[in-house]
Amino acid sequence: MKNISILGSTGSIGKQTLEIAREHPEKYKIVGLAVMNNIDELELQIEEFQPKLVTVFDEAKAKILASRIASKIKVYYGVEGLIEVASHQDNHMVINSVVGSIGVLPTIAAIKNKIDIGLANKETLVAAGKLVLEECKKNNVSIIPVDSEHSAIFQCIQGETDENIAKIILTASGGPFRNWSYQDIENAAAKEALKHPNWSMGKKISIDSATLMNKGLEVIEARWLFGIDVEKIEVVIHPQSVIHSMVETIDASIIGQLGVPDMKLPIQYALSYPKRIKGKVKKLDFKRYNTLTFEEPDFVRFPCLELAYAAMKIGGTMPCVLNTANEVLVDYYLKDKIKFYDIAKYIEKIMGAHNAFHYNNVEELLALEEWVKSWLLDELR
Ligand SMILES: NC(=O)C1=CN([C@@H]2O[C@H](COP(=O)(O)OP(=O)(O)OC[C@H]3O[C@@H](n4cnc5c(N)ncnc54)[C@H](OP(=O)(O)O)[C@@H]3O)[C@@H](O)[C@H]2O)C=CC1
Ligand SMILES: CC(=O)[C@@H](O)[C@H](O)COP(=O)(O)O
Ligand SMILES: [Mn+2]
Repeated sequence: MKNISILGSTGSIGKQTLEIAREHPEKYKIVGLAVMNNIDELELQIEEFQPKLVTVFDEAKAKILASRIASKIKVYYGVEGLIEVASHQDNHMVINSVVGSIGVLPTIAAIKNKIDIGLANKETLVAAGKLVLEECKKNNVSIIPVDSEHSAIFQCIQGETDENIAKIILTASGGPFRNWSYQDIENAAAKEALKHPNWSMGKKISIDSATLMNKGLEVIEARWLFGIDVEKIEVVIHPQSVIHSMVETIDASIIGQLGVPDMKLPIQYALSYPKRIKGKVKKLDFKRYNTLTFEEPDFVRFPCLELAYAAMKIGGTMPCVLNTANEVLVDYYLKDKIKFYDIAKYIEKIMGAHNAFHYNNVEELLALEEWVKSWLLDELR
């Protein structure tokens, strides 16, 4: 039996993780659950999965939930609550599927308690990759990727040495605006940007897919997960999202992982690794997907991808600045306060205003995030 806690259990990844636990009750036991404020759904999850503890980030909502469930289990709140759930001694693995760099602190807390991580929350590695990887090494803890591209690469490199790998090729769907003109994208409303062609996901990652920042964040995520130079990570547009990513080896072989676009497979692989188990994922029917195509990414219509490469090449605190600015600006775009290309415009501006430095602890990153937020507030006033 593997004991797991899920951070973000009411979200797209969190709910699919619970579906797998529901399917395999003899394999997975839920220890803890964490949400932002959706206490109605969390209450149903508590009834079904009987966790030992839960946390609701919003303190007022946490108190309402606690009164509803009449102290059957402990209800925490805030960042401390996330840390309590992530570091619970019964956990064998924490699935981190919250949105944004709020995922950093509970990830580090779990690692310090020698608990493995199933990582969907890519922002954790973008903001604090160096620290997180250092903690993993110190505590002999593994991060198993949940993000579909990184799960694909992880599956492709099983049995390969680092020296065998020449290049990582991350596939990108191209998002909903792949064939739109610059002018149309410029005026696109958030509701258009939310219509991802292949995946049903939360709002923030859907906007990131539309700007291609999602792929930029994934380049940085891959750099940390696989310890590979960013120059050796290539992005190719593959509109069908059937090849989830590829690895080129030094003898010019290309190894890819294929499947229907369904997050259940990477989530299940993270839970079952190093074993594979049977699940409810549909098999790929090559007669239906009989045309697989590839294109170069367009850095003019999608400037965020280039900004992410630039941030990683500069290194140090620059990816954290890029990530925080992106989180703030995506939220503004979702609320119709800015236009699509303002996301890239203000990220570029704040990157120009920041002198990157090598950070040594999480406090430096938290202070930097505050600086980014107030800088953007001033700029967008
Ligand atoms: N969806 C997907 O297919 C994929 C997602 N990812 C990554 O996984 C992560 C999650 O994405 P997704 O599931 O789509 O997002 P969703 O928006 O669907 O879900 C987010 C979840 O996190 C919870 N949450 C948000 N903030 C906090 C907080 N401060 N404390 C506790 N819980 C919080 C939300 O709770 P509440 O419901 O109460 O708001 C919700 O349960 C992101 O980093 C994304 O980039 C990666 C690959 C694929
Ligand atoms: C399912 C998943 O892993 C997402 O990150 C997905 O890749 C987003 O699609 P894009 O390829 O459009 O960014
Ligand atoms: Mn992905």
